[in-house]
Amino acid sequence: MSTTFLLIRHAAHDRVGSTLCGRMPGVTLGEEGRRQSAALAARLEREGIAALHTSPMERARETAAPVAARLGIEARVNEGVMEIDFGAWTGRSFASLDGDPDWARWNEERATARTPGGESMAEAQSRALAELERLRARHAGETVAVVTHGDVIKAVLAHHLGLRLNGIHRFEIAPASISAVAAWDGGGKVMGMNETVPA
Ligand SMILES: O=C(O)[C@@H](CO)OP(=O)(O)O
Repeated sequence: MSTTFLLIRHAAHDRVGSTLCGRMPGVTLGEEGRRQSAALAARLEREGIAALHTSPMERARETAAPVAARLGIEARVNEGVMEIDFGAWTGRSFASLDGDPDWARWNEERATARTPGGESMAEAQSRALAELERLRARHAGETVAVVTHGDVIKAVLAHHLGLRLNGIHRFEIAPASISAVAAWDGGGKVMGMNETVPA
């Protein structure tokens, strides 16, 4: 029996695309993000969601909150789907990272590059997949929504697509988008990617 995971990237905040926020505290949704999370809640109402998990970061918890309220379920904070630990890059602007050879390598060779003092993409991928596997064991035949981060979703999708992590730039995962994976004992498949809901 399979479990359906709806992988939701947190809604927009004012620093999307300009700052590598990572695990820095205090990154909260802007007005657009709040509109997106309300639209997401309405969209997800008809999915029969049995459980809702969210990354501990504020932007994810604020995206999950209206979904939890609308569905009448609890949003469970889950460290396993936490943002990647970007180490010393946390909070840096993308402009300031331009020209850093380690940053270039991170973008070109994601399968093997490391963040300075943080996680590798492969470590983040293993962590997220292990957490989804734990949730799968608890939710056979059910749908579980997980609010998390762009690269975490890309890592999970890359695994199920059989794509090396170097290939994660070949698809987009937008803020407030929904991607779906059906997972079963020993396998899984991607059911949908980057669905956005008009806000
Ligand atoms: O900065 C980004 O592009 C991603 C990386 O995971 O983070 P977030 O989805 O939290 O914006």
